[in-house]
Amino acid sequence: MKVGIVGAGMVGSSAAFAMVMRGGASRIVLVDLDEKRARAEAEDIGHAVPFGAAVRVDAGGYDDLRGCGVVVLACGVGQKPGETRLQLLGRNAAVFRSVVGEVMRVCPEAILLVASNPVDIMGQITQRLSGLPAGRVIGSGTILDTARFRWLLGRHLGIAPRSVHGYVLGEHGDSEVLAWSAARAGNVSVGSFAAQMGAPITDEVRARIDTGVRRAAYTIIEGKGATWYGIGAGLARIVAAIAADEGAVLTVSVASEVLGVRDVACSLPRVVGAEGVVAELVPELDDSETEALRASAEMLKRTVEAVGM
Ligand SMILES: NC(=O)C1=CN([C@@H]2O[C@H](COP(=O)(O)OP(=O)(O)OC[C@H]3O[C@@H](n4cnc5c(N)ncnc54)[C@H](O)[C@@H]3O)[C@@H](O)[C@H]2O)C=CC1
Ligand SMILES: CC(=O)C(=O)O
Repeated sequence: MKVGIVGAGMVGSSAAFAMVMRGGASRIVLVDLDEKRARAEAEDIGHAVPFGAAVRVDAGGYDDLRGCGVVVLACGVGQKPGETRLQLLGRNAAVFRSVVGEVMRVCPEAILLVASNPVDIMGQITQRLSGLPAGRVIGSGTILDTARFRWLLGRHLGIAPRSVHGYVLGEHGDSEVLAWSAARAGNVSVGSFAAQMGAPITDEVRARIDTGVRRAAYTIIEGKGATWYGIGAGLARIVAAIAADEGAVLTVSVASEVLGVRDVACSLPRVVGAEGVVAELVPELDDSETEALRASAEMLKRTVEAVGM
């Protein structure tokens, strides 16, 4: 599958690198306002191809995106230290107003995979600008937060993060919801497994993991200016699920009805395959998680309505 990436900055180029290392794409085309940057990234990433999958990596313009099965949108600006994702909305919405039309002109059949922040709202704006059905405009949503949750739980429990089944739902941002009540180690509740291992999930452990997930971007941005490896791997995971028509369950963001909030984009566990998102799972949550998810969806709905697109 040919994959386009608009925005060859840290996120876009990390996604391309991750696709080269894990497979899933047969061609990758990097497009950026800064053409010199796109060419340099394509060349640098191309040098990893002998160690990875058989992929051709090029830089190009919008016309070179013709035939793409997926186009990743990672263009625009990122957070400065202390800034929230929502504060990027005006600047990135302006970028997307020009970019989405260009992408649709050359590849109206592509699935659009949005990474730019605030990703839930940028995904919904992209859906409205493109006129595509909801399931074909996928925001990376909480795929990264879910990875952070699984990683931290895996470290606490002493097991591989891949054996931790836990999800982060709602906004990719400050109002996100860690679904503790449904989290499993293998097929055992994490609370029960943690007790068996002599590493109980105390209030202190729970608060530390919650902060570790919810504040990860702020901490990393404070330390190195931006985050890119985790999301690059997450985007490559979504692309692989589409390319292989996997039917993988991933927490991604598409516009749907969430707990009675209509036409809102936020993350739930959803089934991803060749046609994009084809189904969603209704999570089993306790009362406080349900209320937090509804509040997150309502906040996103108010914000997207205020944009007026
Ligand atoms: N969804 C997620 O989990 C995550 C999302 N992000 C978001 O991804 C976005 C990109 O972040 P970085 O790659 O770190 O930023 P960056 O500044 O390294 O790269 C952005 C690129 O977009 C390009 N660009 C800007 N306007 C453009 C236009 N009109 N057309 C084409 N290219 C254009 C710039 O030239 C630049 O190369 C940010 O909004 C950031 O907040 C970052 C990390 C995680
Ligand atoms: C920047 C961002 O959205 C993240 O690392 O979660």
